[in-house]
This record gives sequence, structure tokens and C-alpha cells, in this order.
Amino acid sequence: MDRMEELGFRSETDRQIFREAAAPVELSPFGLHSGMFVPTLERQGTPEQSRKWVPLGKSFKMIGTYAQTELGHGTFIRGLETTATFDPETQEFILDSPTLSSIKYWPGNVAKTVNHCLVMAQLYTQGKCHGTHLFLVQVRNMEDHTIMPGLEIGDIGPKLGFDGVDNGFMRFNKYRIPRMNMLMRYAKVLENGDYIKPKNAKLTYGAMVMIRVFIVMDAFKTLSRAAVIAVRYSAVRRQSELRPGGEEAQVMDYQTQQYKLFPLLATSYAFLLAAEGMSQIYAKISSDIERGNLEDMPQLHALACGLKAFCTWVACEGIEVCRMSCGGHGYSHASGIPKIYANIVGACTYEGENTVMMLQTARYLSKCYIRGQRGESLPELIQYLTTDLNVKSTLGEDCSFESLVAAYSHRAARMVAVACKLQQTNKKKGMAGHDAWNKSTVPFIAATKAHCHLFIVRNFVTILSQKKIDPATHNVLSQLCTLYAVYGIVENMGEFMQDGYFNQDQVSILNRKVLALLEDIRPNAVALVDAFDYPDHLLQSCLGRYDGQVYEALYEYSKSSPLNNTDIHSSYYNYIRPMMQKRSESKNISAKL
Ligand SMILES: CCCCCCCCCC/C=C\CCCCCCC/C=C/C(=O)SCCNC(=O)CCNC(=O)[C@H](O)C(C)(C)COP(=O)(O)OP(=O)(O)OC[C@H]1O[C@@H](n2cnc3c(N)ncnc32)[C@H](O)[C@@H]1OP(=O)(O)O
Ligand SMILES: Cc1cc2nc3c(=O)[nH]c(=O)nc-3n(C[C@H](O)[C@H](O)[C@H](O)COP(=O)(O)OP(=O)(O)OC[C@H]3O[C@@H](n4cnc5c(N)ncnc54)[C@H](O)[C@@H]3O)c2cc1C
Repeated sequence: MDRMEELGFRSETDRQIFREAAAPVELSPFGLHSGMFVPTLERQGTPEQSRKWVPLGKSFKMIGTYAQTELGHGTFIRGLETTATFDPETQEFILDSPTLSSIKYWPGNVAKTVNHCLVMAQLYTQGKCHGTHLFLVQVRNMEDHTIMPGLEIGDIGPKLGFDGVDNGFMRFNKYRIPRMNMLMRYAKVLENGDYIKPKNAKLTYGAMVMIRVFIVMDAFKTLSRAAVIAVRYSAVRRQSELRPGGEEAQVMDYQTQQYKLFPLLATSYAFLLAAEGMSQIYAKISSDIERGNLEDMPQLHALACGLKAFCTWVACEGIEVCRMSCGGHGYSHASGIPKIYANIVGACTYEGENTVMMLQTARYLSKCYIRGQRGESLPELIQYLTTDLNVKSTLGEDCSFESLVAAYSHRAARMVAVACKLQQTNKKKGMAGHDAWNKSTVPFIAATKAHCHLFIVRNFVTILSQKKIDPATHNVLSQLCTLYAVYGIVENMGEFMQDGYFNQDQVSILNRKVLALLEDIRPNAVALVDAFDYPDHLLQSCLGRYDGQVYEALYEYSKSSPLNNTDIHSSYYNYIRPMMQKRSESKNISAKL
């Protein structure tokens, strides 16, 4: 913190980049404080509350986290059981964990780090429940960091990854906080206990939308780091004879290795641009919301949910492909890839479990489809839903951007229509609305993935057509954009072909194009990963080192293994030698018998 002040880092982006450089492979125990706790105080507190608490948060006099999930509920926020009951006599809220399942469970840094939490709890006043709201709760003594009386707090134990974060549990026993500790920007409880409801109950969910937007960038960061490691290693690693009797080939010269890695390289660039596009949309709509204009809130929610789920799913699958493309060394922590995977794969779950998030977007698409069928105007990003599905592709040998975007629009429009028609058919069969919905959710998930895929392809194409880029760079980026789009079609051909949108010749063109693009990109592959400019310190990888001295690094890494501190390990004296001695004694006995 002090170092950031010394260096003059003012913007949150610069501070986040510094934090990541300072702690490259472990998530910071203050990450939730900076990324969720302080921004939520700023966005969900009244101006007075923000003026009081935000400076304390930014100066780390108050260290906090976001405590919403419970043992029994994470996804279903309306089902949370922690209560906050207003006591007009004392002007306090009484926080309580009434059941075992209501114990707060998972909140990051609750176990040992923070002294405050933003707690999501069911608000009760004048005997009535008004749903979930956020409360600022001091959980540890500011003098000696001991747990406040009335609270039970602890660590939840080892996890798959996220080791830098002390995820904890927290139980409230009639724990009192001042009335003014309820974040009251949108909803209020007056001194007499009267409840003033917000313009939209989902404004309380704003912190999650913000983090989902951040996570899209995380998907880019983690996938691109794994791609850097795998591509650089593939340039250094020589294995087997490509030409009989010739020297061993760089594994990057095998077409299969290129087919594994180059589409992931293209995806990394596509996700970077998508994350930037998502952030711009978030900045615009969230500022509208803060000014009271909630019109585009549903569109923001739907896009943030969909992209968070789509990008983290694809990134995690891609990171695994990068690991496996490095052979045995990829499985070692020396590669740096297992840690990348372990830290990001949780993002498919936290901040909204991906399936649930996709279904939120699907719900929005379903409503938009109906509006489109009625001829109502649709937001620009959704207008493709009214695409004429009788039109066939005009794709030619050049695989133009226009024909590729048209293909993705057609695929998504067709799949949304199929899911919506199933939902409508279910209703006509007499199913209740919720059953008609549930019995169409599998096609809706597929349609929503197609919707997100379209957003990313269209965004990539739009940026290439709008930004002023030097011709050489534009040419290489166009190759990456075309590879991302053509590979996505080839890998999902059934969804593009189901209604005969492409003819057989066009399918052949696409299959030829994806292989030709691998050859086009091969000469620039290392330069394209170097362009991310990740320092070795950040990658923490013997395989992805900029200098390519992989074997020297692996040898030094291995020698530093703690197991090598002694030649003979204690297990020899404690277990192996006694076992061998026992065996030899029994052998002597059997020999005598
Ligand atoms: C740990 C340190 C790491 C480093 C951090 C550094 C920070 C620096 C910057 C950040 C950098 C990177 C980011 C990484 C951060 C890592 C953080 C990891 C910590 C994780 C934290 C958490 O997990 S917090 C808990 C998250 N929990 C959830 O997300 C729960 C998911 N569930 C929900 O959101 C809701 O239950 C759900 C939306 C599913 C349903 O809500 P419900 O109230 O039931 O509403 P519905 O009935 O479904 O719908 C009713 C209508 O409301 C609309 N709606 C719902 N939600 C919203 C919303 N958010 N906004 C707008 N509208 C919404 C919905 O669409 C319906 O509308 P309709 O018109 O009626 O259809
Ligand atoms: C690394 C990590 C860090 C975390 N940090 C925090 C934190 O700091 N603060 C915090 O409050 N929480 C945190 N969490 C908790 C996290 O937010 C929840 O785990 C997440 O929201 C998922 O909810 P759940 O665990 O209830 O999953 P569940 O919803 O129980 O998921 C189980 C299965 O049910 C399915 N499912 C659930 N609802 C539906 C539905 N309506 N339709 C179809 N399928 C459904 C899901 O798709 C999933 O397959 C963290 C979790 C992890 C893994």
C-alpha cells in the first residue's frame, strides 16, 4: 500500500497491475478488500456513508470483504438465512445465524485477515421481511484483532487453489450493529423502523455485476499467460523426427500442436478485446444507474453474466490444453500452469456459478426474442434475433469478416429461436411457466453460449475495422480474428450446419482455411505471445522463460526441491529400513524352516 503511494499509483487499474506484479501467483489476501469491499462501499453507501468509510478502506485502516454465501445457499440469494432485525429502541440491527445452514461460509479473507465485512442478510423491520440487504459489520477488535464477542469465525480448510485467500466461516449470535451500518444508498430504514424500498431490488446485487466484469479480464489474463508458456516452450522443445533421419523437430512444427495452441492464442486476443468492450459497456451503464437511469440494467446484467461464464469456461479448458501440450513438464509446478489453472477455475463457480449465470442471460434472451417477434425494437447487441433464418451463407474462399459475423449471428438467432419455441411448446402442452422454462434450459444454455460467442467475434471484427492499426499488425491481427472465428465454426459445425446454412463446399472451405491459418500464424507465434509482455517474474515458469533456457531452469528448480535438502530422507530410517530388516529376518526364518 505504502509502496503504491510512493510510486504514485492512483488509478485502480495501475494499483491492480502492481498488486499482481508483487504477488504474481498467489491471490492477494487484500484482493477482495480492494476489488469488492471498497468499491461496494463507494457504490452502495450513501454519500455520507461513503465519505466516512471509503477513506478508511483506501488507507487500510478498515480491511474488509464481501460475506454473502452461507453453508446452505450461495446461488439463491433470496434464500439466504442470516437475519438483520431492526431494534428501534436501540437504533440497531441484530444480526443472527438462526440455523446451521445460515452460517456464512466461503467469504474470502474472513478467516484471519479482515476486521470488517459487508454482510448480505435478510432485513426485518416492524415484523416484516424486506429481502436481502448489505450491512457493514465490524468482526474483529481494531486494537488487537481479536474476534468480536457474539461471533464465531474460522478458516474453511484447504481448497483446490486460491491459497492466498483465507476463505472462512462466520456465525452471528444476536450480534448488534448501528442502524447506520446498513448501506442505504438505494434502500433505507428510518429511525422509526419504516422501510424505504429501492427503485429496483437488484441494485443491491451491483457488487456482483462489477466483479463479473472484472472476471472477464481475468479469463484473458490467465489464458494468455498459459498460452505464452505453452507457445514459448513449443518453440524450444524438440521431440521426434518430423523428417525421417532429420534433426528432432520443434514441437510447434507439428500441425496438431499448432491446432492446439494457435486458436488459444487467437482466443486470448479475442478475450482481451471482449474484456475491454465489456468494461466500457459497464462503465457507461453503471454510471447511468448511479444517476438513477436503470433502463439498461437488465442488458448489463445479462451481458456480464454471459461473458463471465463463457470466458471462464473457455479459459479453463484452454489452460488445460496448454498444460497438456507441454507434456510431462507441463504437469510440474515448475511450468507455472497448474497454479494458473487452480487459481482461475474457481471463477467458474464464484461470483455466480456459470450455469446459473448463463441461465440469467438466457432468461433475458427469451424475453428479447418475444419482443422481437412482436416487432418491438431491441438493444443493438440483441437485434440479430430478428435475423431472417431462411437466408443461406454467402461465405467464399476469403472467409470474409462479414460472412463470418453473419454465420455467428445466424447460429445464435437460430438456437435462441429453437429454445424459445421449445419453451412455448412446453407451455402449450399445459406445463406451468417454471416447468416450461426448466424443461428448455439445456437448449437455452447452448443458445446463450452461441450468443456470447457472437459478441466476442463481432467485437473483434468491429475493433479491427474501426481502430487505426499499421498494415502489418492489422494483417496479423486479422489472421488471429479469422482463426478465432473459423476455428469456432469448425469445432461447432453441427450448430452452424443444422439448418443447412453452409453448403458442403463452404464446409470444405472452412476446414481448409483453419489449417492454412495455422501456417500463416506459425512465423509470428512467438512474437504474438511476447507481445503480451509478461515478465518472467509474473509467469513464474521454467518453460515460458523469455530466454528459452528451459532445461537449465528445470534442473535448478528441481535441485531446490526441499526433498533434496538431505541425501537420505527420514522415511528410510523410520519405515524403509525397518521393513527391509523385517523382510530379511523372515527370509532367514523361512530358510531355517
Ligand atoms: C480474492 C481476491 C482476488 C483478487 C481480487 C482483486 C480485486 C481487484 C479487481 C478484481 C480483479 C479480478 C476479479 C477477481 C475477483 C475474485 C473474487 C472471488 C471472490 C468471490 C466472491 C463471491 O463469490 S461473492 C458471492 C457471489 N454470489 C453470487 O454471484 C450469487 C449468484 N446468484 C445471483 O446473482 C442471484 O441469486 C440470481 C441472479 C441467480 C437470481 O437472483 P433472484 O433474486 O432470484 O432473481 P431472479 O428471480 O432470478 O430474477 C428476478 C429479476 O431480477 C433480475 N436480476 C437478477 N440479478 C440481477 C442483477 N445483478 N442486476 C440486474 N438485474 C438482475 C433478473 O434478470 C430478473 O429480471 P426479469 O426482468 O424479471 O427477468
Ligand atoms: C474460490 C471461491 C471463492 C469464493 N469467495 C466468496 C466470497 O468472497 N464471498 C462470498 O460470499 N462467496 C464466495 N464464494 C462462494 C460462491 O459465491 C458460491 O460458491 C457460488 O455463488 C455458487 O453457489 P453455490 O456454492 O451455492 O452453488 P450451487 O448453486 O449449490 O451449485 C450446485 C449446482 O447446482 C446448480 N444450480 C443451482 N441453482 C440452479 C438453477 N437455478 N438452475 C440450474 N442449476 C442450478 C449449479 O449449476 C451447480 O451445478 C466463493 C467460492 C469459491 C469457490
